[in-house]
Amino acid sequence: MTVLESIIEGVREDLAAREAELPFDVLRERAAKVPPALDVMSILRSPGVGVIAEVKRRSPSKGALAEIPEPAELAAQYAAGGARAISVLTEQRRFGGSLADFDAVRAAVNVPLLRKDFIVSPYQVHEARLHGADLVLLIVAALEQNALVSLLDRVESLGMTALVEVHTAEEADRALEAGASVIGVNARNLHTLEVDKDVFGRIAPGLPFETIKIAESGVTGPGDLMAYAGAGADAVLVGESLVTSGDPKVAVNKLVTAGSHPACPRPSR
Ligand SMILES: O=C(O)c1ccccc1NCC(=O)[C@H](O)[C@H](O)COP(=O)(O)O
Repeated sequence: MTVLESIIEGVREDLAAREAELPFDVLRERAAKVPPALDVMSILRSPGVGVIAEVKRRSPSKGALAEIPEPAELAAQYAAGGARAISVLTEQRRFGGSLADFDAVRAAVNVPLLRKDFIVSPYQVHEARLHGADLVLLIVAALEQNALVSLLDRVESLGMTALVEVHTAEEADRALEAGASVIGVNARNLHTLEVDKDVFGRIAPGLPFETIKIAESGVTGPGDLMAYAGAGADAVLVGESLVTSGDPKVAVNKLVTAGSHPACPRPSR
């Protein structure tokens, strides 16, 4: 079993427990009453290369990264540093995240929020909306094509935006066939955990011009952001280097400053 398969096995078990507590029809009714999601596409298209800052306690590849006793405070620092959006890991077993973290962050900031999890069921999409998500991650490697298409439709029908994650050219083709408007190219192979920062540069140039392109993983500073920008990134998604920086506001702001510098390459739309 690969790392991804083992994560998903745990996700399905936890999901079954939540469904037993809160039936799907009740969840859907409640989610329908939540204020609408933000217009993430416009926000991601704004000038400069954006930074999506992640609330990440630990990971299968690195183990414990940061305690993060107050995710709301971390998110407020990210927003003050100029993060264009915030990603909150809600998977508990391997990443130490939770929907409680998501709620705390939602209450603290007004920037778009990404529910970063291993989404395999419509239940999790409505759950994301109930908790105020604007963006939902869909990982192509974790989904059959029919499931990808139907989850993407579900995300959009609830007024949210899907960030569709790929790691290979074949997965990118599947994402486009499914109708993805925002594609994240993850430098991390979720089966082996190997990080290859050149993957973005191999895949992004083949994506349509109008597709929003996000470079995920491995950003350690402005140099990485500039390299991803040169290969066509509209935004970078950063976790580890921010949560371990000691000053997340300053760390985000250094990236944001690099991403808005006139010398930073960016596709004009
Ligand atoms: O981070 C991991 O080890 C990991 C392992 C298995 C599946 C997903 C994993 N990470 C999710 C992410 O994609 C990253 O949290 C995100 O791109 C930020 O990456 P980084 O800046 O390298 O922390």
